[in-house]
Amino acid sequence: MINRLYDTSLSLLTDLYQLTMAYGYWKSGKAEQQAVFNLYFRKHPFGGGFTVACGLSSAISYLNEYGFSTKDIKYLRTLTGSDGQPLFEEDFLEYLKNLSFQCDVYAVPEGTVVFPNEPLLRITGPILQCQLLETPLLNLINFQTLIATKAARMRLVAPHDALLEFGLRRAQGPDGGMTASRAAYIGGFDATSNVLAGKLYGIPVKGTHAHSWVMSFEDELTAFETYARYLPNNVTLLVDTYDTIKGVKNAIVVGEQLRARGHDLGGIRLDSGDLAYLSIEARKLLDAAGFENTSIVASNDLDEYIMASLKNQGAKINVWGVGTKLVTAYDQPALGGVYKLSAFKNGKGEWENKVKLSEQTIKTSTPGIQQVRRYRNEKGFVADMIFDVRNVQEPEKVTMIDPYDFTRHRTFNANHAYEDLLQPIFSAGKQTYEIPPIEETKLRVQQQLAQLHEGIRRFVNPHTYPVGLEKNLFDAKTALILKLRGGE
Ligand SMILES: Nc1ncnc2c1ncn2[C@@H]1O[C@H](COP(=O)(O)OP(=O)(O)OP(=O)(O)O)[C@@H](O)[C@H]1O
Ligand SMILES: O=P(O)(O)OC[C@H]1O[C@H](OP(=O)(O)OP(=O)(O)O)[C@H](O)[C@@H]1O
Ligand SMILES: O=C(O)c1cccnc1
Repeated sequence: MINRLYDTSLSLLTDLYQLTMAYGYWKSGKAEQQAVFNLYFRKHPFGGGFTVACGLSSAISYLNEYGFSTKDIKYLRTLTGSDGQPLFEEDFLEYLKNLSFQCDVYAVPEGTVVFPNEPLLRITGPILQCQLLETPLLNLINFQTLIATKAARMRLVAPHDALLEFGLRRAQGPDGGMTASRAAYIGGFDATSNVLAGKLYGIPVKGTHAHSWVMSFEDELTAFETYARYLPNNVTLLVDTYDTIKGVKNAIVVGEQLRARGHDLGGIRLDSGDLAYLSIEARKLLDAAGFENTSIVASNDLDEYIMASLKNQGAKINVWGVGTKLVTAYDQPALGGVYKLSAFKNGKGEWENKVKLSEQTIKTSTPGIQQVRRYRNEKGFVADMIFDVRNVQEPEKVTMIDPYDFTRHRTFNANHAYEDLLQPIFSAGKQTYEIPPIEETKLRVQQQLAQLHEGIRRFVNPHTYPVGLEKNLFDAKTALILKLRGGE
């Protein structure tokens, strides 16, 4: 999709500093040295207790097409340093031109619930390649994960209603609109108004009509009648252009005409005013006229909090049209995902663990070649344990430590059921993973959310789901921090 929009390869969709570092790695002979990077976030968005991973499919498409075109190289040749001389020497550009993606990638499947500090994606390969991919991978995964999470929150509020995504007009440009439509669908929406997303992603498309339709006629009734005449099987009438209650009555008149012709009134839409009061009144009028099955759609700057409030007020809304606050993730417009080096092979071919120190414990990265083990019981997910695949205790007795409070331990034994979340996606640059159909991913989100304790799903002061470090990894991390701090 993006390729067609920009008509170019997307390998330059990265920050300049990735390329200058790549050049440095190449000049210093390190370009091909193996590195491990992890993509993770540190804090759930929207003050919530869970996050829904999304964007892997886009990352896979991106990586499959990775490589620098002649035009990319030509452009890079024009970049200059402060002396006006080319930034990159020709041999480096030649190296880039011949570069083919060679990394191993592991990732959690889209639609998985994930928690702070767990790798959503782990990439191993020549450091030059891993480095160049930092920005695009974050770009692809941060946004879609954010929107899928926002959508999942709205689904939690209205588990039995229809959710329509109406955001394209307010989205952050074409790609923001497209990826938001896809992520919203995965997160729990039923359909989108975005027709291109329908075409490209196989998402159901749905819609009503705008105020302009009503305003273009002499009166509202004529507008409704005309719409119903030409689209008798797609009639949801927007009733608030002039007077909502009168609008509902006009919709009922048209509903009766539709019935006389063997059709029905699908719905009415409320787009302003007190949506609780108006939906209750509209429901009464519709029911009294025998239109019990006619839907009441509401739209107007909705978000999960207004939806919850409307539900509490007894609103009779069964279809929610949500745009701006969903596709822009209005109250938190970015997920703070990061991408950090966690291991590097030295000149002798041995892995060395790496951490980034920070004054804030939460920002000190975790070393190693990480995997995430999710323990569950009959009630659902119990805890996640990050471990190093090279050095993990036997499942008979595994101790996990809270990285922020080493006095807090948990022990698991062979009776504990678990699953390792990171799946192989690419092996030596070749895709080994089959992307599931979007419907499967969408279902996965709901199945995963159902495994979470209610307290983790709630919006206000949610519980913190336990995520710990396997003891060997905790010890390795602690030792490395002490060594770096002590200069030993
Ligand atoms: N009963 C309600 N409880 C809580 N929030 C509501 C209720 N009814 C509507 N809202 C929300 O309150 C906001 C009202 O928006 P606004 O002040 O722009 O009024 P409006 O009715 O949309 O007016 P306009 O005619 O300009 O569209 C919207 O976000 C809407 O979803
Ligand atoms: O409110 P959102 O969640 O973004 O949902 C989409 C909105 O887009 C449409 O109107 P538009 O906002 O273009 O015009 P309006 O504000 O005058 O209704 C529609 O009527 C919704 O209100
Ligand atoms: O179909 C609708 O009602 C619709 C579509 C986009 C934005 N607002 C409403």
